[in-house]
Amino acid sequence: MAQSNSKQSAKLLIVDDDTDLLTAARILLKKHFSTVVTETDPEQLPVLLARDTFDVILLDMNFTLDAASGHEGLLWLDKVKKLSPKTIVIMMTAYGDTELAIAAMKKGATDFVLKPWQNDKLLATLTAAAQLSISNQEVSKLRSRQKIITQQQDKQFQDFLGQSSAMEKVFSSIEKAAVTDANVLILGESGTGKELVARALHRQSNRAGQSFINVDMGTISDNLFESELFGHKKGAFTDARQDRMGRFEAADKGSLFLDEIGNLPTPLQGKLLTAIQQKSITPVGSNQPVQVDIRLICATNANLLEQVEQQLFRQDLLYRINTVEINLPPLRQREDDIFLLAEHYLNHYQRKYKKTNLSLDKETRYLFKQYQWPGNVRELQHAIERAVIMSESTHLRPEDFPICHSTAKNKTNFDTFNLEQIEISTIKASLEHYQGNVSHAAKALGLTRTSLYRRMEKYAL
Ligand SMILES: Nc1ncnc2c1ncn2[C@@H]1O[C@H](COP(=O)(O)OP(=O)(O)OP(=O)(O)O)[C@@H](O)[C@H]1O
Repeated sequence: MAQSNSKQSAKLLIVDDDTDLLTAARILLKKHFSTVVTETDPEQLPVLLARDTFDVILLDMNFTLDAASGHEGLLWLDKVKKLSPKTIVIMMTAYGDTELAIAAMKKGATDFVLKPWQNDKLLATLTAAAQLSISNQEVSKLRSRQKIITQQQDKQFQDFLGQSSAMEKVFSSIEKAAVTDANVLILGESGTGKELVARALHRQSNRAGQSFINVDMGTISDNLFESELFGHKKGAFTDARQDRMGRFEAADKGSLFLDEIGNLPTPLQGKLLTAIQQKSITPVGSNQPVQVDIRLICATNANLLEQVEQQLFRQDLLYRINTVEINLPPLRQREDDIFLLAEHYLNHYQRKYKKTNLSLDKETRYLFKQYQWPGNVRELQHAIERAVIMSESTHLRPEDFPICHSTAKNKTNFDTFNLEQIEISTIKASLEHYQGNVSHAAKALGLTRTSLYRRMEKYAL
């Protein structure tokens, strides 16, 4: 091996009772690694490991006590793995006993070298070991960073509020279902909190320490579904420039949340069913199935039974995903929650926008009870945020909530109990209010632009 000018930044410890060997090793290795420590007495290992963290330990198998059996080396290997599980251990043996080397690898050694060693071989083995140690450290750093990010992300989902009897039922279903591995189907209109239920199920499950992977099926284009869910191999299709892991594999050991499951195209429904039944997936362009262990949570605002009748959704798939069903009622049917949530968001946005003493006026309260909230909690949240920003008074008046207000004034919504009519008039009112600006109207209604467009198309608005 050519000698490099820059030393690899790694801490090596060499333990052997032969002082000549230690001197030779130190002279050779100091040119290549930033720190090289040598020790003749293995009894010192606990002290050295308590004081320092080594990337690699080069450990002799045969200390004088029991020179040829290698057992003493195995005992010290055990000790090192207990005291410093992440340190890479390379064993040295003068006897070339492969069985012993295999026993050492089984006990956690990464590799072994034969004595007397060839300098090139020893350097290659130790360089690979040091690199392995560094990448292991990077992986564990990334894992802890990921854990922190997930915890922070999760925080915003932990305020899952409700005092209505309907929500109490939901909380109790979550508690019962979470600890099982049963597949859960969450039903409810847009903005009712389906994602919050999915996250709560994961948080309260035995998989809580693993990943929660969220796939919004409403935003994936038809030709990308399969690769998105199952991954693909390089070259599987024109844009597949490298192997890509799908969401199923990313969720391995954790929970996979498929939002808007009703949007899954029929041919893929069969593939999803197979994946659930066989607990394995096959990436696009591969013929090697990959085992996956996931807890499946699905959600939809569509009527899947109707879709089954119209042969748009496979009945066998529905029965697979709905072992437990959780129904989230719309906000208009949870009067008790409207004010709880309104106060919650009022406090939240007052803090955010540095305002104080804001409250809902009596008429506004009346309006909130009458209004149908087609965009549910998301709509209420946006309405309050907007009012907190725009209002010039501390008493928030109906005029501070233009959509609810203009819908009420048009009287269109209260003349009917037909939900479609209510939805149509609310959409019309918001589009009118924002002079046809779909993005603004969608935000105010608590819908995505795509779902607003879908509704406009449906009602020919
Ligand atoms: N009970 C609740 N307590 C607190 N916040 C809630 C509650 N329900 C919904 N929200 C908030 O409302 C917004 C919409 O919730 P979420 O995304 O879970 O709804 P969804 O039913 O999944 O909507 P969609 O069908 O459009 O995906 C989020 O900001 C969420 O934090």
